Amino acid sequence: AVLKTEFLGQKYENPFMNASGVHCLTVNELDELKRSKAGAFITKSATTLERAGNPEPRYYATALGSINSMGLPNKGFQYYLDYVVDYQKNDSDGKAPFFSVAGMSRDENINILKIIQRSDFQGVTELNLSCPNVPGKPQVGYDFQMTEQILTQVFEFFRKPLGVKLPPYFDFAHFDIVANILNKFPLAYVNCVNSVGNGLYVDAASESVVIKPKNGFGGIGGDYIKPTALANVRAFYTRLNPTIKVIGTGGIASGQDAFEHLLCGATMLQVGTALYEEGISVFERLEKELKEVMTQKGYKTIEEFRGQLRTL
Ligand SMILES: C=Cc1c(C(=O)O)[nH]c(=O)[nH]c1=O
Repeated sequence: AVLKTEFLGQKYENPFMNASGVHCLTVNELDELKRSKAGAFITKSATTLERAGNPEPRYYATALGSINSMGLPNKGFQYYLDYVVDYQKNDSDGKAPFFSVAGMSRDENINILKIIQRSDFQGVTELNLSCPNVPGKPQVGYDFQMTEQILTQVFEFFRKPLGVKLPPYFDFAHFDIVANILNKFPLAYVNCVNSVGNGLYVDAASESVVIKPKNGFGGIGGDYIKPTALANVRAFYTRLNPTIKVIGTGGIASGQDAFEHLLCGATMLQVGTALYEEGISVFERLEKELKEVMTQKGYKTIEEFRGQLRTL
């Protein structure tokens, strides 16, 4: 079995990459991703200026996943733009780096995207419409009008490959409304899903929350969210123009989880909690396990089963 994946005209050894925010804050972490078995990588969502993020503790892992309220800590977008432009000049061997943008306002997003459009960056840009953890900043993806307004403004000038990172939706009406909006734009892809926003993990022993920001409310990741992630991958895969690809994110901790996302229609696969907990070696394990699942089922390539989820 081979995991070769083509995405936006680029060939990747395998579909695995990090989820933005995990193992991608610093040059050192990005270099580790670059050298790892991951097929591609994405930078931490960036704002114009450097941000310290929320007070700690702001991440906590459990047997079933994680809760985080990092608060968009990042080195500022120029730091990451310098990295990816240097990478594509010197290292990339064709692997297009992904660049994540999460401005604190519509104007900030537009300004950053205008600079990216004018820059030498030739990779893929991911507009994060779903950060749940900046106090006072609602998840844009849940404001359908705002989402349409931002994309209308962006596509007036942005001509490079652009995807959007979406929050999870939980209602067929919302799948339909959002898909109808997204189908109006020349998007390269949608990334489903960001963490399930504003969950609450309670530690019964200490009778306390486990993270400091927002009285313990934070984005949920890991095993907890795989059914929601798969539902969103499938809902958008079946509703969007086939030219708009789907990246699957949420609950990928094994080759089987990866297989399920691919079966629902995903092309690239992003790994968050499992990467945070296991470290960079998770990519080697996931590749081995996905190949095993495919071999057991008699599949040689991912194309043979991508999107072929059966119904009863
Ligand atoms: C970019 C901010 C995000 C954050 C964060 O920096 O708190 N956490 C998430 O789970 N998803 C995000 O999109």
